[in-house]
Amino acid sequence: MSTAAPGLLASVTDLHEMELARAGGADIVDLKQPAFGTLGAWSTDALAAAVMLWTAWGEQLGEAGRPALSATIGDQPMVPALVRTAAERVARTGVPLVKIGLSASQHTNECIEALAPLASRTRLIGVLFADEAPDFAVLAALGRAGFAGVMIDTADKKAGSLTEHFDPLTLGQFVAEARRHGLMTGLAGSLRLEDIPALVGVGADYLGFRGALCEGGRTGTLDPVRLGQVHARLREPSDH
Ligand SMILES: O=C[C@H](O)COP(=O)(O)O
Repeated sequence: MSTAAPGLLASVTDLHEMELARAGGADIVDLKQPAFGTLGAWSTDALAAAVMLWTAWGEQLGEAGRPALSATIGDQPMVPALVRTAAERVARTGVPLVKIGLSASQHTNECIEALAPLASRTRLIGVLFADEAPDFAVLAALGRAGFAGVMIDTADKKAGSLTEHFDPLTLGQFVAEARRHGLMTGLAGSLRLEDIPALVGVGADYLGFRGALCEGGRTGTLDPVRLGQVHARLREPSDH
């Protein structure tokens, strides 16, 4: 059975990298500051400038010709009021997809519930962390709260890549369970070029990258050549 290629999510740190990611064929341009943490956030002013650029892309290229735009809310403790405030700050700038880290904690479900009112106005993506042994039962809570999607990433970038924490079978179960709850899906976590063939077969909607796209690691600078290699590998025919 052949599988449709997943889209490419590229995390970027500034407007210049945003342009490089668009030109390099990213399907989602993801605003993130890795120097500030796993899901380090852009400042409010920088997010507003990014939304202006993304709006200009829409005028020049049309809705279908521009990538989607997402942004992270920063690494937040699992305190409902703090998570909600951070997510609302990003949503208010007009970023259409807001990515929210959901660490494994006894308060994770309360945080998800606290985001339900925002989820009715803005598309929210919950991010689970493979190195925290997440409970996939959280997928039902995300679906109930009206989230648009879910990603699985790694929190500790020194503790191994996604593929070292989960095998393709487990990731396939994650994708199937997320779909059952109406969620689009993404996989990320120190993914390298050589991880792509096995992950394409998992069937997620997106694969996310930062470190593999950069000169000097994930806090370095986006390299169009590396981006081109990842983009090409994602589109190589697969037969899984
Ligand atoms: O959302 C995707 C991430 O930015 C992935 O970052 P990473 O490839 O450095 O783990």
